Amino acid sequence: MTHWPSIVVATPAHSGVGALLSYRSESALAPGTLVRVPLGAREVLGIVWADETAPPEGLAPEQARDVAAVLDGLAPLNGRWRQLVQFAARYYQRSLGEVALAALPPTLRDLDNTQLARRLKRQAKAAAIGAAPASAADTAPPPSDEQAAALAALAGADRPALLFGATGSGKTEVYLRATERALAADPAAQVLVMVPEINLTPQLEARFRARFEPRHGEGVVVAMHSGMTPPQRLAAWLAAHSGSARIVLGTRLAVFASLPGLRLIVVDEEHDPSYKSQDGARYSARDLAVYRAKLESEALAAAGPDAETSPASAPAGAAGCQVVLGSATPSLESWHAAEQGRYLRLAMPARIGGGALPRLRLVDMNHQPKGATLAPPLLAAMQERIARGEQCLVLLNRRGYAPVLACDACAWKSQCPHCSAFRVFHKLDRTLRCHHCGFTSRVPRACPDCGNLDIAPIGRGTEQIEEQLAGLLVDARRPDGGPARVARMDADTTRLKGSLEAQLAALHSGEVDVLVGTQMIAKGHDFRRITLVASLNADAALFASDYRAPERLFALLMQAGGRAGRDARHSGVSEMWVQTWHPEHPLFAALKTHDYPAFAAEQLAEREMAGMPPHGYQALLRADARTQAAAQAFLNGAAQQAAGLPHRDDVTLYPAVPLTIQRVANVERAQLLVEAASRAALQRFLSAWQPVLLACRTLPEARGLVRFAVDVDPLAI
Ligand SMILES: Nc1ncnc2c1ncn2[C@@H]1O[C@H](COP(=O)(O)OP(=O)(O)OP(=O)(O)O)[C@@H](O)[C@H]1O
Ligand SMILES: [Zn+2]
Repeated sequence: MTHWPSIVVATPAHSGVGALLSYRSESALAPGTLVRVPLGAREVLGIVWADETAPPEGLAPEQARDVAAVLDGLAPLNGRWRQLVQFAARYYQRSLGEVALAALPPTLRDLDNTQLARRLKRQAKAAAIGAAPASAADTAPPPSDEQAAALAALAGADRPALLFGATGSGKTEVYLRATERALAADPAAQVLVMVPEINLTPQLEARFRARFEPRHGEGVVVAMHSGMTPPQRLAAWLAAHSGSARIVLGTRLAVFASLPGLRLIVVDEEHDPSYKSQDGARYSARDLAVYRAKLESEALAAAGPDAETSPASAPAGAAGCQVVLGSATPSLESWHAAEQGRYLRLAMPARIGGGALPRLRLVDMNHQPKGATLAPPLLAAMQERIARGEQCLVLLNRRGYAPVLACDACAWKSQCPHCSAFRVFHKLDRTLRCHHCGFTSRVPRACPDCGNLDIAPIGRGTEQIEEQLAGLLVDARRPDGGPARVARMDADTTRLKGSLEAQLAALHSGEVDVLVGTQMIAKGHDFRRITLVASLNADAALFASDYRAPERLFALLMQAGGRAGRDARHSGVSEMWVQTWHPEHPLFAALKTHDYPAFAAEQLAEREMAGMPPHGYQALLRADARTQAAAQAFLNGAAQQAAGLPHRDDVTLYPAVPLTIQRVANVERAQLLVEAASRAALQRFLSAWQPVLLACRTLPEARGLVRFAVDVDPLAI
């Protein structure tokens, strides 16, 4: 009998081609089966979405093309996975084909059956070797009382859990034990652990391997992030899909991993903005994790009484798939959900070993010598630490040597010719680099406009602070009499493979005394000998127009401070120094007492008054065009043509505005804000608006439009 499967193929975001195409097949194909199908002149990877026994209306049987091949070495992607990508596509206003195919490892798209069979064989062989237990076992410490209480509460949780644990309270140990419990409960169970950034994976991966490889064999943990080579990513994906990997550690893209036995999802540092994708489908991996756990739980509940424990006796959550969001500074969205009881809050306020959180020292820059980068008392405090063999962390959110290079004699500045931004001066290789478009050139010897030889850096970046500190600390001595060592860690120093690991190792071993870096150094790391953390230029965020700026700054400073005094023996002397021109700012009052709940309450009250998230719902329509006028014409046209659409009255559309950095790589950018009082209302309107947006691309006044995108639940407006 002939079948007419509808198949999802990769379609560009707004191509107008439906994502589902009908093909012909002589055999039945289960939904989720991976196939290769002809598309135009090419042959592409597709996913069977539904099997039909009759051709769809309007398709003449002779027009239909045959499925070219079935990748029958792979089990079909299950229904929950398909529901997840379908939901993500709908919610974030993208095509199903784009989201579904982007969720698969890139290499898989290009493999034919023979190549795939070869990979699978290699994989099976590796798994067989890997089954031998690894040797380096770690011994799980007995859980602290708080950890034990959190784990007990989690066992019975019937809702997403918010693990609100102070920095150094041992959240990772809770994740490890919850994972252990999930794996023990079911021989097919799998666990997904997400971290915001690649640089957090090595340490976490080491801990998970040490804990689980001795018992479960070498292939039990796999990593999934964009820093892996395509073959590594494919191997990890296949291991997860086949069930041979029981634990997947990854960044946001791992939320789409195929995990047929998924029973637990951990989202570590859940407040981190990196969980929100900033291009393509602008999904929030944290929000999708919560949704995914719900889907999995519903499917398990529907599967019914074949579960080992009877639903009546087991706590509601235990038989489902749990999700744990962990942070010392939760996102206001998650905090609000916990306040409302939609999430279960598990609090771990104390640090392991009973150590104190670092004391806040605000340095009023109004009272410091003019032009000082580092206030003298801060420098003295650092020297003291070095002499005692302790380490310091210096945080500055700007890489490079100086953000701008300028001529003294004329108005020349290191403007990027392609962007409305300055090129950053990098001293090490004497380049001017645009951090937006990548445009790089040699530093000119003289001013390109007037020939003046005096061109000077304005402002400071990490490279300069590293240089200055090395000079300022030239007389500082370590306990062994040796000179103090200053190092830097940012996106520039960690670009090469292995360099990040090497730099972290140098810090852990005590080789480095002072580490200068961007926010990269503030997150998640378990440094043991740091007793002083300094933030040099936090002020910009205090008065930023972005309403989320205070939330982000508070989190960053709490997290950065959290790197200090993690060893209870030093915690009594640990300090967080913040240089500011506005020491009276209320944000610092909450920071001083480490009072996240107070800060959150105040912020949530402000947001409620303003109808801002989580007390309101937003989406952005963004447009890139050759001219700013075309970008805005498209946006405003789309707004006008929304008149009369169903649900139009449930949303507020604001006029189009240019982005703060208006031009990047010669493309003009603008956006239009959409607000609604409920998520459902926003979603209903966006769905109705989608066809209008497609039509508005051809407005005569929008000629020059390059692309548009909808950003649902945007992080910055
Ligand atoms: N029950 C325990 N007994 C002894 N040591 C523990 C225990 N639990 C955790 N630790 C240790 O405490 C330290 C801090 O734990 P961890 O890194 O998990 O903190 P965290 O809550 O994730 O902090 P952050 O949010 O700052 O990343 C680690 O060195 C860890 O090995
Ligand atoms: Zn540029």
